[in-house]
Amino acid sequence: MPVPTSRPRTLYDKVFEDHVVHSGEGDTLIYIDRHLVHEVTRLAFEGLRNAGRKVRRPDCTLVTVDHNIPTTTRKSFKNVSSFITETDSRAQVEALEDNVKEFGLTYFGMSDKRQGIVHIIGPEQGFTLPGTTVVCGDSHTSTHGAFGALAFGIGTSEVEHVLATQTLPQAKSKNMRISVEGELSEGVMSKDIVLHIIGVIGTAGGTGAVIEFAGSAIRSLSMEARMSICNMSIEGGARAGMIAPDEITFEYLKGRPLSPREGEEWEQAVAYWRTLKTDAGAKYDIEVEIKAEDIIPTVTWGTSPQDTVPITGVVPNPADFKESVRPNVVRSLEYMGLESGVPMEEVKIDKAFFGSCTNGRIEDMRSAARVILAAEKSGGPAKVAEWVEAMVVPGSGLVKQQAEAEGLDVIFKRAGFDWREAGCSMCLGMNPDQLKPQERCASTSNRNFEGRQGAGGRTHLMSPAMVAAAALTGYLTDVRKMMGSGSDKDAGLKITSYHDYLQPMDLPHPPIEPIGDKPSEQTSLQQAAAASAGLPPFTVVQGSACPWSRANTDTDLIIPKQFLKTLLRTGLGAALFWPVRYDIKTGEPVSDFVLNKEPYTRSQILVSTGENFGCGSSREHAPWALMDFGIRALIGISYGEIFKNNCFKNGMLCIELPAAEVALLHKDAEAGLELAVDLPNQQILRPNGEAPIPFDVDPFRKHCLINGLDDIGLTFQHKEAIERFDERRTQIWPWLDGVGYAKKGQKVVPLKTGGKKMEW
Ligand SMILES: CC(C)[C@H](C(=O)O)[C@@H](O)C(=O)O
Ligand code: SF4
Repeated sequence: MPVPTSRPRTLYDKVFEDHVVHSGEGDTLIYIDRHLVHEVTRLAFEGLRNAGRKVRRPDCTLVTVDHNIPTTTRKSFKNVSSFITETDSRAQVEALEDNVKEFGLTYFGMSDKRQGIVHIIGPEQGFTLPGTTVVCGDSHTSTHGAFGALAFGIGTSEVEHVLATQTLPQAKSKNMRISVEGELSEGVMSKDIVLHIIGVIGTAGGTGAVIEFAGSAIRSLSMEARMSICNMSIEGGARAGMIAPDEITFEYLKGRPLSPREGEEWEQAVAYWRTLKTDAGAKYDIEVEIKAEDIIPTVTWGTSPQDTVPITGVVPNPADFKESVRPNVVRSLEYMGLESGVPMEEVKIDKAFFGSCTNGRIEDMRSAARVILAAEKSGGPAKVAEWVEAMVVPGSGLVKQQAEAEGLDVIFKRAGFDWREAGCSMCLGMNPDQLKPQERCASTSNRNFEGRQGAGGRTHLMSPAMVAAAALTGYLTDVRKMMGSGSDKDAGLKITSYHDYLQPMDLPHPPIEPIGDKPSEQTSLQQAAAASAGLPPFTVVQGSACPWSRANTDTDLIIPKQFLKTLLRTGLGAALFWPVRYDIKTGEPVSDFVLNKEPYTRSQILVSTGENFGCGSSREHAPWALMDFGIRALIGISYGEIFKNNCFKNGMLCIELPAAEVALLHKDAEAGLELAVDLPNQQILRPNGEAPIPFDVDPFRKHCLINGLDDIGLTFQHKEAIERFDERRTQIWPWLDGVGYAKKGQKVVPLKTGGKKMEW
């Protein structure tokens, strides 16, 4: 709730503090306004069911399906059971649909034109609003911060927590501001800005912080462009990215199905939204300044989003990097099949992928179509190079519909692109859209991790216009050479308004479910233990420690996409580190991979000298796989934040130590010696009488780990505070309750099709 204070506050401070339900020992309990759900976190519903709990605010929950679905034509679509042929994907979507029915949730399924990638449909429907807290079991939830929302990715356990309580315990992050000042040069898009930023700050640059993007270059951007930037804040390691809402934001939201209704409610909402900016004099913990004119079209060369280079540059030389990261650079270049010194524009591609939650919006489509039109006009290569396969996957059914009404599909198809249905597609290839080993792809997506788009596949990240240029020439290409003068940039494009495609939304507004399975009478943490116990208690973990040195070990490497289809949380140990633990061709264990060797096959601890362990995706399957293998404690320099949180939710401990101390323990591990992590005494016991190494841990987390407490039971302690928050929210922000979305009983009018026959 708006907090009276004279202290100057940042945008993040305001949204966080306005959502505090309870603060005491441990993390602060904050209210969650908006919850998006997709099929990969469907296991959260099992937890609810087992505990006999309901979804507390179905009216604040929106479900869709995006990761597993094929993007082939839906002309013959009847239901997912007959349409999805891949068994595990089908089971995952079917299970989600059963949950949606059982728990009475609003669902955009495959026969609904509003289906699409969660991070596209939330803003599209006006579900995402300024000043709200938004979560989803997906790391790119940061996208929604473009509206001045506090939006962040969570794991499956936290999804369950939000479904049951509509709240989440959260630690306050640091405030970080990245200002991009000045004018952007011709041909530079928001994707170039964010790739440039990540190149500057690194993938761990935002760890522990919420980034506010500011400055004249950011303020000049459209909402679509702002979303692409906030989307990739997670690639910069941040908890969330935010941009203060302004007239561009309000204009984007006006008339959307779930936006506040025009009239008094709209005026009231906008008046509140205008307060959502950082106060003069508010302090940031970290400030980064970037000059817009320094940014030119940017591509990645390696296997981490920080491996960026201007398109005019060359493949880097490992010798130019500091010694500690040189082995990573060598490994990346080898994986990517690139020679140092080769100009980026001489790198030949096999595939071009256009889509994802970063760049699957209408504006992205238009910018790529402009490149094709310019090529047609100038007589340059206007067809996809004959050795390239190129696909366009709109981010949602509505983006597809609008693009078709604008004739963009015709432009793409004429150039030889494959025109698909909405979904995540080859961004991560949980569906059949994948790279083959060693295929090289120019991609508008957000992650270039090893195996991300398909085992052995090689990904170069870039803007939609750059992907179009690469598809046409068959090489990574500086799009500026293909664009001509900017004066007639919309020639040949028919721009339409989203108003032609949206329909009023008739979301149900069932009564708010009471909190907890039974009215809570518990008064103390000890009593809460009875309700919340369920995690294995963590006291002393002793055993062999696995030495690990890779920096930026991402969760795709810990457990790749094919294992996210599991219907169980257990049994993933055999797949831990699959891409490097098994031979890609034979499937046999790689004999010199650490976990395949004795004594490490029995490791209970992992010691990583590489920083940022567990970065990337929010998949809770990563800690599940480690745990199933037998690892309960991790010792390292730094971790991906969502990963660290997910470990904690599973009764695992991530210890952070200075690099020199980690190096000592790494040596012990390499020598095959045992370590013991003693949580009650906060120390790591070393072999051969070496002095123990003390470590810090948050007292509340320590208490929960030692007692095996899970958060949901603890949150039920604050039942009254949550109910009070509900009531005040209805008074202050009435547009956030489902009842405000549409008049009850209002008929859903059919979508306007822009005169075109829809494909399904
Ligand atoms: C599947 C999901 C948990 C994951 C994420 O959190 O990001 C996915 O969207 C990804 O991009 O890897
Ligand atoms: S990053 Fe890719 S896989 Fe993840 S939500 Fe976005 S489009 Fe889907």
